Amino acid sequence: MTQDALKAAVADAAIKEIEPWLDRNTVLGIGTGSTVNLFIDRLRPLRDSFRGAVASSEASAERLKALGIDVLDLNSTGTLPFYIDGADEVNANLQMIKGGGAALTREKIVAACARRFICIADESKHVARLGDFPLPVEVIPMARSYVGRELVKLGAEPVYRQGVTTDNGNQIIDCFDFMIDDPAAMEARLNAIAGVVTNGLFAARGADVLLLSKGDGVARTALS
Ligand SMILES: O=C[C@H](O)[C@H](O)[C@H](O)COP(=O)(O)O
Repeated sequence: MTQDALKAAVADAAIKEIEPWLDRNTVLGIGTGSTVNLFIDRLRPLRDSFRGAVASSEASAERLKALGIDVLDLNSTGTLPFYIDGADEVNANLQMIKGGGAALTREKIVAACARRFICIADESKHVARLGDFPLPVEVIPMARSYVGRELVKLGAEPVYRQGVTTDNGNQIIDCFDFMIDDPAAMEARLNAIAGVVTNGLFAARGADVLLLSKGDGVARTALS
């Protein structure tokens, strides 16, 4: 099976996961990336069965709107029943690295507002230990060099992601060769550096459900 076929299969599985719970008041939290794009596309036939969505990026908002799905302001919605998003890496505890598409901060905000985070991924994203994928850190532009020096002290090799500005007007540093033994502690440690907006570790609050697409089907793991 190709990676695209695996992504399509997990997008189908995510629709099956949420469809029974949709009603006219439901507002979905929607992530960002190629896997979620396939999920968004599959929402089109259901668009009259739920109220709308909160998007974690301008790109996802545009895709939702193009399908006729209302995009709502998170400040007007309160708690969301579901947040559906992909991952760059996910471990057995459903902790993740995210932000390969630079959407990490809004993703973390929308995820924080959701009762249930459903991570949708293909098997290439499943890892024993987080950190092979370079960990993204969103920084206030004037703090970029300072944050880079602090990341070196923590053992990372920071690389400025040139030409990328986040939806929040900030910049991204990717941390290569990073040993992440305790993801929740590292998430907190990085967020404590002045000038860091957030980092791509979703560890203190990981996913609640992982739908993992494999050659022989989609495996479901639920922590709650
Ligand atoms: O900023 C991007 C997000 O964290 C994505 O969820 C992540 O990069 C996975 O994207 P994809 O489904 O394209 O692999």
